Amino acid sequence: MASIMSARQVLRLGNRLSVRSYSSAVKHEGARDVKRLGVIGAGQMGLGIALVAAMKAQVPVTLVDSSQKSLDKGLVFADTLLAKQVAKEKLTQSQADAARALLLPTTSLDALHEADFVIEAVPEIPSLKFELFSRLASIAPSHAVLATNTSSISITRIAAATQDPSKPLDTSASSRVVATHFMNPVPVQKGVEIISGLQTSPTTLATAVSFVEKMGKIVSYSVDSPGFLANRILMPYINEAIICLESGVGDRDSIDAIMKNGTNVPMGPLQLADFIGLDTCLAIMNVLHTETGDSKYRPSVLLKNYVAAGWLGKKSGKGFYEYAQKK
Ligand SMILES: NC(=O)c1ccc[n+]([C@@H]2O[C@H](COP(=O)([O-])OP(=O)(O)OC[C@H]3O[C@@H](n4cnc5c(N)ncnc54)[C@H](O)[C@@H]3O)[C@@H](O)[C@H]2O)c1
Repeated sequence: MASIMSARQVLRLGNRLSVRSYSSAVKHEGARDVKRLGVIGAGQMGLGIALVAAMKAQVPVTLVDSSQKSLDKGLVFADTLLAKQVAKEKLTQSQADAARALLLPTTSLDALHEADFVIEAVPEIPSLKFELFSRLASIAPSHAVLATNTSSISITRIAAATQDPSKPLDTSASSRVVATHFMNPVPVQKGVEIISGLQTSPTTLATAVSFVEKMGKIVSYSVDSPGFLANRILMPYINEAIICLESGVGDRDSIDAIMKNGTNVPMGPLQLADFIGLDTCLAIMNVLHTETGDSKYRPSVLLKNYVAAGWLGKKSGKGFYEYAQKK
């Protein structure tokens, strides 16, 4: 109880709280059991989240995508990944079959009416997320946690989108909104950022922390500030690498090689940008730039042009590198 009281105080303090006190305040007390997960968006993040939840937390996952093609592509990827886990003896065939059977694909958002916890992973477009959360508030059960995997958009604003404008003091839906920001690729990266909006309740926060940990992840906390921690640090690094390329400070291979070989990271910033998706990188830089008004976050012109050309990185077959597309 004491830690929940602390969590409440912490939540009331909003952005004035210290990250350390936030972190120590949340110890799962009051967390609700999650028996069924819903994931919206079967792209690289949503599919990874759904698969890890099925493998580790072993709950049924309703996987919603507006595109049947994305669902089909995602499930082929899930089959490939599970087969690799079996080949490496990290899973038995029956464990892999059990995880696969827990994934329930659909194009209908209404299928989320039974979910205890929903994680949204659609593209990083504010209006798209606001509209989805407004619909989710009436589709998901009244106890369901409504989580977003946004990389940069304000959780307070996403939560506000669930509110009926004629009842501004009714926080029954907005108090259930939180961010669970998984890292890419989800089956590999252990870190997850948890971010509360001003409206997020202690129960919502505790349930999110508890469920993410059941998925085998390690939680970090950030306040609701543009880009949170991960992308406030990572995206200016990637953007600066693209500015170095556009202004001729170095070529692609030199930029990636010096960072890879000089800082012991698995890939250089341009290759990493391709893996994240250049549209996602641009969307995050736009949020950082617009929300802070600080020119240090100005997106590179070359990044904008690549996105305008449809060169989005690995997912489109071309970015700073070229990729063979799977049929
Ligand atoms: N790519 C990364 O490295 C990364 C890392 C952390 C967080 N994120 C965040 O995760 C979210 C998803 O990113 P992604 O890289 O998986 O994108 P993606 O483009 O790979 O996938 C998005 C999916 O959402 C689907 N979709 C679009 N509109 C929809 C709707 N209205 N309803 C249901 N489905 C819809 C698309 O068909 C697609 O399958 C974004 O908010 C992004 O910022 C991305």
